[in-house]
Amino acid sequence: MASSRNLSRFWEWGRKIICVGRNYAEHPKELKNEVPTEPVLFLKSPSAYVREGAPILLPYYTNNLHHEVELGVVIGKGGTNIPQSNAMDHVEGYALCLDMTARDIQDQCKKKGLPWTLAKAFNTSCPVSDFIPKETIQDPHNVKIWLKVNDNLRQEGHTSSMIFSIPFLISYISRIITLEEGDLILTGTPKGVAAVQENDEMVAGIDDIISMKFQVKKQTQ
Ligand SMILES: O=C([O-])CC(=O)C(=O)O
Ligand SMILES: [Mg+2]
Repeated sequence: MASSRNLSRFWEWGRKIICVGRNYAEHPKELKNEVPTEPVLFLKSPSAYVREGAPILLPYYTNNLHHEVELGVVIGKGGTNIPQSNAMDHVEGYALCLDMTARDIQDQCKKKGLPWTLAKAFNTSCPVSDFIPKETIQDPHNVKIWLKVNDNLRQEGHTSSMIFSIPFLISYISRIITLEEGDLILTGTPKGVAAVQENDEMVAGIDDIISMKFQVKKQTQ
């Protein structure tokens, strides 16, 4: 569905980043978390966006920054209580995303029953690729997402393994949080998450449709 404004630079709109956790069964298993029966949701701040050419900054309070490669869905037409049957009409396109996660902080938050904000929503925690128009990906549940660190393959997953489909997620989320033009939904990561260090180089892609490269840098105070 065509939007009234150009979404090709959706990250400049300052809209919501809604993240789905544990959406590939193998990932909660590797972290010894339960495989969910309902989507796990959390948010990132729009200041989490970072684009190729700028570094991903290691937050000063973590010793275990993890990469999570994910397919992002860019919302073109907003809505509340969107039925699954026409959920895909609300999609403008896609983006490859990383859900950078301070895993040590997330573990502490889980133990204390605290929210994940420090672990998930810090500045530069959401690197994004160029916008991918909807027509470029015929079936978003039939692509491979992958990530290499310093040329070593760390993550490779097929979106057919998602527990909750994109139409289901759009419908589910929109009953809780109204979706707006320019919002981004991160659909969860496959297995293989692991730590990155200062100066590591990450290259990630969706099949051979798109790829992006980011370097990790220490935050300078
Ligand atoms: O941090 C986690 O384990 C949850 C998450 O974001 C994911 O599964 O993509
Ligand atoms: Mg994630």
